[in-house]
Amino acid sequence: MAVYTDITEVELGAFLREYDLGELLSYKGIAEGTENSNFIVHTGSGSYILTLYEKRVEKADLPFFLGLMEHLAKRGVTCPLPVHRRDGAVMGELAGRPAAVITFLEGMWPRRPTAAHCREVGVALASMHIAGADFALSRPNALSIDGWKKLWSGCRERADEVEQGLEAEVAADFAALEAGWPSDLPAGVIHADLFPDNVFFLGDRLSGLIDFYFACNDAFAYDVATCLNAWCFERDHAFNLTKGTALLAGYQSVRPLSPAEVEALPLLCRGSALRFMLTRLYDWLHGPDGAMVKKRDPLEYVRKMRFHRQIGSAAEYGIQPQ
Ligand SMILES: Nc1ncnc2c1ncn2[C@@H]1O[C@H](COP(=O)(O)OP(=O)(O)O)[C@@H](O)[C@H]1O
Ligand SMILES: N[C@@H](CCOP(=O)(O)O)C(=O)O
Repeated sequence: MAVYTDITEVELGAFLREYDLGELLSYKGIAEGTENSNFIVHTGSGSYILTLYEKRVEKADLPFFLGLMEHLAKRGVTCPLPVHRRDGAVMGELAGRPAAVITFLEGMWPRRPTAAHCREVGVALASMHIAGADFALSRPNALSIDGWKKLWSGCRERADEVEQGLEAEVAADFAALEAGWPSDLPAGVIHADLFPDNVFFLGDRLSGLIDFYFACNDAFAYDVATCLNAWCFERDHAFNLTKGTALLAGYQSVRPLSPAEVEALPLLCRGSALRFMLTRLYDWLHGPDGAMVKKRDPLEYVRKMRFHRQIGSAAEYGIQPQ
């Protein structure tokens, strides 16, 4: 459960008086999530999500994240809407943290994603890429190669505590990724963390996307790579070609990948696996130790890095000729 910063009823009541949401009826910390502190809040006018932004979220980036949700929602991507305060602002401060209230989205994230879920995610990801095209703000990806290096310098010395030989393995990956990382692929606003727990379904239909707090401008195909990693591996760590095929077909039904994007996919998958391995490794070694937070396993992503190293071409992920 991710609640790093707790709040009192009195603090929350005072915070909500800046909004037109009716009286506070109840609130409770949410038993999911990793990065921020989230609460479900019931008021006289309905249910909302209150987020207190923690260490990885820069206050200066909040207008990008919250503005993006409003922009995407207007273009038909179902996602939460930031609630405006009486003074028009979409964020305030609570318990010393930047904080915002967003609308509650119905649905559940899939605990065991199927190929049908993967196809829907591919469609939604491509639709989001297109809908973000005219978003006025931009934000560089703070977790691309330079950001990975900063994380790595904070955990390199202790990497072998987690897995013998990991230090040398990751150093070799850095060298290969830096040498070949593409810089001229089609790019725009990407979600950058579209894992199953950030996609809601009602029955078999995708009902919305949440958690835009890593969103940034980067290569669209990098976002596809992140989804292949997050959605298409089984619990025994095997890549599921049926799911990969479904996700890529869903994506390409809305936005076909260019030959350069297809060619870059194995390296992008490898880079994205390294990125998530590094945030997990960093948190594994340094916290975050919230009262309620489940640490994620870096070794799951070490295995994915190893898988992608031996991939010859994107055909092995299930890409179909267009
Ligand atoms: N708009 C929303 N509607 C309904 N539930 C939400 C919404 N936003 C977040 N949640 C719930 O809170 C959990 C954590 O949210 P998330 O944004 O993923 O947190 P974090 O950024 O800390 O990882 C989600 O798994 C979901 O259960
Ligand atoms: N998806 C990341 C962790 C970020 O957590 P989220 O709850 O914001 O998706 C990972 O699995 O490492």
